[in-house]
Amino acid sequence: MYPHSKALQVKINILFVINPISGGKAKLRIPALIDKYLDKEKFNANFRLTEHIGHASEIVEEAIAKNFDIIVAAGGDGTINEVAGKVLEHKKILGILPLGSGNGLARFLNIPQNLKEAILLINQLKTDKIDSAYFNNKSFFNLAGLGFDAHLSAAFSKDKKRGLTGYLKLSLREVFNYKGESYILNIDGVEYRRKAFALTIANSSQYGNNVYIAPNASVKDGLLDVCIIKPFSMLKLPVLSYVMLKGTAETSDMIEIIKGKSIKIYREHDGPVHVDGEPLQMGKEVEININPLSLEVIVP
Ligand SMILES: Nc1ncnc2c1ncn2[C@@H]1O[C@H](COP(=O)(O)OP(=O)(O)OP(=O)(O)O)[C@@H](O)[C@H]1O
Repeated sequence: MYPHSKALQVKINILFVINPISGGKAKLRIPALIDKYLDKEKFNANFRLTEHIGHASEIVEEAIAKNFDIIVAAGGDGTINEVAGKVLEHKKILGILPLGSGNGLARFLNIPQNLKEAILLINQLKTDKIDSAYFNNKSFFNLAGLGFDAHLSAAFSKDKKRGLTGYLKLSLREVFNYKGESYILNIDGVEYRRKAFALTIANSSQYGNNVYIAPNASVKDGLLDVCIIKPFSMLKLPVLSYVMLKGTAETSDMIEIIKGKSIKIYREHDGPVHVDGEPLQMGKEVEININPLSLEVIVP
């Protein structure tokens, strides 16, 4: 009766926001791969390349005004941070093509690292809600932190070499020069005074590349894992690396993990912080709050 009904099916507008520098790999073949494997019966696809820090947020804001319902972050955790911040604000759906150096959130969510498989996953349109969190007024989705992590994020953003090798080289160079700091933490009303090499606030379990700081963290439990890496002798650096690679931080005496929903951190000086690996400067006082099951994401 309706011979053209298939043609009249409403397609979903989907935008791929591609960060050309994520992961230090060329992205030239990405649009062709998406064109090959994305289900054209379901989607009207469009692509945008980011040109500078903050551009992904601007692109997503424009796309939402033009009725895009799904925005795919094609990049690493920093690109996801910018895209997901806007997706969260406008209650749209986030997709992920893991193309970063570490891909912490994508790995946690079991999104395939293989690009063809990650595109085929989008075709299935299965979604789930995950927690997000605020670090002062900045949203984050994977990890945020102070101390060495923040110092390293700032150094990495200035470094020309992205990708895993660049990250490892830089970490090794910086770790020997970094001194810990003193912090006062208030986690759900309980005060803790700690000296720390790094403070990581974890929504997911890992930094990326299967390096686990909070092995028992979940993006669906309404909790953040406050991970305190205690100051340590450089002779114990191999032990710390082993603990993180094996995912045994919960039982290591080098790391203390306290779960909570509402966290205040006081430090002695203004300085660097990071949200999802993106470096920022903030004051002495930081407030972190969970936003449970707030972000809709395409998942396996
Ligand atoms: N054209 C561009 N030139 C320089 N920087 C850009 C450009 N487009 C985006 N950026 C910035 O690149 C930064 C890093 O991106 P992203 O986190 O996706 O990659 P990554 O750091 O290699 O991966 P991961 O976070 O998974 O380790 C982000 O801060 C983003 O704002």
